[in-house]
Amino acid sequence: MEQQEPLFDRLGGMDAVNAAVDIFYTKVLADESISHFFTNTNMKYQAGKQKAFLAYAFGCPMGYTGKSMREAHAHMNITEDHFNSVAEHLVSSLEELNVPGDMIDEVAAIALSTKKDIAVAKTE
Ligand code: HEM
Repeated sequence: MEQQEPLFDRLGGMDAVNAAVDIFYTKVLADESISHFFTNTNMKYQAGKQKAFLAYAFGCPMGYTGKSMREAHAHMNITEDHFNSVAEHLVSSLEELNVPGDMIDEVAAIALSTKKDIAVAKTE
């Protein structure tokens, strides 16, 4: 079978990540069910964090040096509902950028694979 380029490259590399960051982050902060998680987030570093977030979700091949997903989201009481809302904002951001559906499916699969480490609390 023909070897495919990594998803990160097929999506458009860092340019695609940067475009998606703006849309994704605006959606997350506008969503009152999850925006409170980011109230104490240092805005100066947020762009870098969001890029790391999306590069990670895109299966970025360059070494990720941030915290593990379990460590980064520990003690936040993120529920499965919170997680699903973030995942939906990620998908709809990519849709707005006209990313093809099969690639969005790949991104969603990578995002979902982190759920067990991120969403640890029960939805009320
Ligand atoms: C696909 C799912 C997710 C991925 C790939 C992801 C990725 C990341 C990454 C890479 C970081 C930075 C880690 C570091 O500091 O080195 C981070 C931090 C963070 N994430 Fe997530 N995340 C996901 C889901 C969520 C969800 C569902 C929430 C809450 C609703 C959330 C809230 C946060 C917060 C509040 C921070 C810390 C920001 C700060 O330092 O102030 N994340 N995430």
